[in-house]
Amino acid sequence: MTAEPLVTLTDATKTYSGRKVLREVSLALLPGETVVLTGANGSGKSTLLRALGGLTALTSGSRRVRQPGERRFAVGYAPDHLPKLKLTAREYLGHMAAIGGMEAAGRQERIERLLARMRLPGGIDRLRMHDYSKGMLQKINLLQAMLHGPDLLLLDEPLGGLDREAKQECERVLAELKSQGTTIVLASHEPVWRDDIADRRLAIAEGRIVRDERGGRPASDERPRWRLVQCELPEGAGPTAFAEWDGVLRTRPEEGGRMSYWVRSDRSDALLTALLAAGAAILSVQAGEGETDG
Ligand SMILES: Nc1ncnc2c1ncn2[C@@H]1O[C@H](COP(=O)(O)OP(=O)(O)OP(=O)(O)O)[C@@H](O)[C@H]1O
Repeated sequence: MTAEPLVTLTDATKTYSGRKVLREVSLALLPGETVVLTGANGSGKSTLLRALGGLTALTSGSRRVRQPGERRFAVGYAPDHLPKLKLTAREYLGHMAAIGGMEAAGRQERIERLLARMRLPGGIDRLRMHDYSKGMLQKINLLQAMLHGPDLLLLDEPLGGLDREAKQECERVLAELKSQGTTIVLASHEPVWRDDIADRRLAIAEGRIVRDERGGRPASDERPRWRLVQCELPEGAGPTAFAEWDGVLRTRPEEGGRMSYWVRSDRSDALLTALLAAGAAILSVQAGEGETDG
């Protein structure tokens, strides 16, 4: 039996100034899995992390989380860099623990334990965060995200700026959190994560998930999702027009020079754009899944 997903995005789309940076992403995170998300600069990794965490409002689509009983669903998020604040690390982590809802009693002890693990140089209390090196800031960034024991831990380029020892320590801490059942998504330019940490590997390009694998196999046995586009082709276009278009699953000529196209959901925007550019009139678009011969 498949576990109920912890977080589910359905057709999640995010638009900035009319430009789609996440395009109809549907993704279900299973509890306890560690997902490595890779993609080029600007492909949408950070936006997808924030969408999973509910940290950005979706333009369309939905996000659903499985509530952990009575407790509030807790998200830990380490952005790709921390602002250089005028606080010491202990002051900052104390604030973050309070914001994360940690009980005052255990706060300081946990902060000290995590600080010791990350092997920060001595005398960190003499410096404020705006004087920290990049690596020191990144360690604090990771600590603030995991401090309150989140259900979902989102890390954006977590190894950026860390030296070799700190990278290994970070991997050890993540392996420990994973063994405790934390669901982790980490965005990284490089798919360098150890296989014993990465259960699932996602690749994103231009706001779409283009690969989703667990143990080297497709992660989802979901039925294929498609859209049925009905249109009137311009004069002179034959019934084979766009039949070979990338993502078109099936075509059917209809009465009166009309055409029906079944196209994979992730390619439907591109097909619509191309049809319009060719002078077609779009009559309707419907969503569906599974076989296209119904
Ligand atoms: N707040 C914002 N306002 C406008 N555009 C944004 C905003 N946030 C992200 N974008 C744009 O969305 C696209 C995706 O950005 P995102 O940061 O998600 O990519 P990324 O894959 O994490 O990139 P990188 O690897 O460079 O960190 C980019 O073109 C970016 O310019």
